[in-house]
Amino acid sequence: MAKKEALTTTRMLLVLTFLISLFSLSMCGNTSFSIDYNGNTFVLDGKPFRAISGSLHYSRVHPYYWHDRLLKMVAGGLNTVQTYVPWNIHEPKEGEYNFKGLADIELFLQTAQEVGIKVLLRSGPYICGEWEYGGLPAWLLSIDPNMIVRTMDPGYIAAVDKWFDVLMPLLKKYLHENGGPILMVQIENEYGSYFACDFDYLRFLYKKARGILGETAIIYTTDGDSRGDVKCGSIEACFVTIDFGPSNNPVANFAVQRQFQPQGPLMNSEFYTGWLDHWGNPHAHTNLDTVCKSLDKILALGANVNMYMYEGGTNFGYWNGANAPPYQPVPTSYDYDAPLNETGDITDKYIAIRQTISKYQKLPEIPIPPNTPKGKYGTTQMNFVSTIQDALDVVSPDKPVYSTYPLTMEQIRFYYGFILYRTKLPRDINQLTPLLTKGVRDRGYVMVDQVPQGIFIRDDVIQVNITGKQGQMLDILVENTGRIGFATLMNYNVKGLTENITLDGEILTGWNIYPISLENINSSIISTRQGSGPKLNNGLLTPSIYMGKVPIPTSDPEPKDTFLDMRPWVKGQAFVNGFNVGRYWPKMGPQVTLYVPKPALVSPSLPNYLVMFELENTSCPPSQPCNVIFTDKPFINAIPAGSSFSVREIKEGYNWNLRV
Ligand SMILES: CCCCNC(=S)N1C[C@H](O)[C@@H](O)[C@@H](O)[C@H]1CO
Repeated sequence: MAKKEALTTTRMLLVLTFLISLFSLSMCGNTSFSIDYNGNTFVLDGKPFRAISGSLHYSRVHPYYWHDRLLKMVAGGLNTVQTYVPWNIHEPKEGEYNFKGLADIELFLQTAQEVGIKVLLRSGPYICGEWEYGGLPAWLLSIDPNMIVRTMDPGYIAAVDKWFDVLMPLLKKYLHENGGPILMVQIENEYGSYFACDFDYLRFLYKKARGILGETAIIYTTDGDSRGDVKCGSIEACFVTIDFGPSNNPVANFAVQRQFQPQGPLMNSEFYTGWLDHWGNPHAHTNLDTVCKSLDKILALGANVNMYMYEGGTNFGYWNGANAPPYQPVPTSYDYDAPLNETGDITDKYIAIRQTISKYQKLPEIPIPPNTPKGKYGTTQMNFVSTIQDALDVVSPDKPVYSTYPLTMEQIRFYYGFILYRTKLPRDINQLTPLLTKGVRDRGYVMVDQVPQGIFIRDDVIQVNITGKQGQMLDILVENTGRIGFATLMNYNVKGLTENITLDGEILTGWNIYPISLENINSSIISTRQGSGPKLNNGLLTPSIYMGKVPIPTSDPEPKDTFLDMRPWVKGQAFVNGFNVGRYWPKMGPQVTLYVPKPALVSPSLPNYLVMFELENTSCPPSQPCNVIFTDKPFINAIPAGSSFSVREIKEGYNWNLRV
């Protein structure tokens, strides 16, 4: 309760501060942000302004830490933060809006105002960013699974029109000219990299935004630094910016911007300080000197620059996106090898970039805020609670959807995480017999009467051989591991079973479909289970729910950030006190530990529950699953050993499947 009251008080103080600043600024009436095309500079309240900015996505950092991170950005020499608006976190179901917690954009803007950092607001509707479906809400696919998003497709544009009617009036309140921190608003994102090149769509977005934001707000676009990209990504009415990573000759990069923006400030909207990860690939790394040398050249040109990312943060819950082809989901950690690491700690790159900036901009005389303390809480004994089937009354309390043939997630209007498809075996299968489908999006765990048979894998494994008796339950638990958020394959994003399942060539019919809401699991489930325990077959355990407690010493005054190291568990989803900390897959790598932010934990005098939904194997006897560890250091750069999907240890010398 105390924390909630503290947040409310903070929130009230922030609103009060914002209103006072609004009043005082409106009294003097000289708040303006504009472009001086002759002087090739931005102008803030009558003075030349050069944005030295960093990307931080509010939906990837717990709101408890927004103030800390924004203050670190100011201390790092930045005057601006750039952030994306993920439409899907704000409108998870059509017409239902969410502006709380990770989606509390107003609190974020008020915090920026209070810290004194300006905002470059990237309004979407599409944002890319390795975020689920590039920020688009999955319910668009319930309207029309064949919808071509990011075009004047009627279903898409009607939804965008309604969303902008909600978002743009909110943004208007926070424009600098109205006393807020927002300097300018970006529409769409790298549209020129998309195949459609639909100028009517860009004009629609511009007209919609202009109509609500007013005549003076600066509306801009961002595209890759090639003529082809900017040609299809920009329109006359918008200020054109480009993005490029470390480069030896930024003059050449900016020459592309000049082809479309002959006058006005030079601006690199995404200067890559690092890069994204995919499960199964090594953690990205960009050399610190390379970043600083290139940043130095950009600043020496007097250009505006936004560092992407300045802090990457975390894809909590099911919010990670994916790229394709081939289909590659991104991990829970969005560390990005950024100046502030995933948990907001200062890195050598932060110090070096700050030093580079100091050559061009006086650093503020404020101390660099300290890193947050980390809890090394040690071992937690995990206890089996229930197989997913024996917990359906909790995780899927409504009647299943019945259908002759399998339906997609979008067809039953359930969009994220897991869905279970169940039918009965039509006859005895005494020999291993092929179960076939190419329509699993993205991983399908096959069981007969809860006995694991194998795993369908999108674009990889389309056959699982099974045995069983007539009438036994054939279950396929499908995991949506994240929708593609970039390029043409964005239009191949329906999830669940998208095609029929055949058994020895015969189409199986008569399916009961269960949407799975793991968020429904709480400590009360422990006492209500009679389940018979998971079954072990082919090295796989029945996907099951396990529970343990975060062993924070009751003597500790309060909890700390910590990292869950669940090795040698294989793959699943973790929740702390109901907070979905994200997907884990240490066997795949490069991410091994999961970041558990302090605000997900409660006072050590109360139990802190860890719930794990393990899909493959706890690597210990089913009756006594392996324990897990809460450590004080992240481990997100294990080197996967390629197609063997196992992880070789590096640095820490920690063997992934042995307990130290
Ligand atoms: C592998 C394809 C990556 C596509 N994304 C690209 S080019 N990027 C540009 C994009 O604007 C940004 O949101 C991020 O998605 C960034 C990569 O981190």
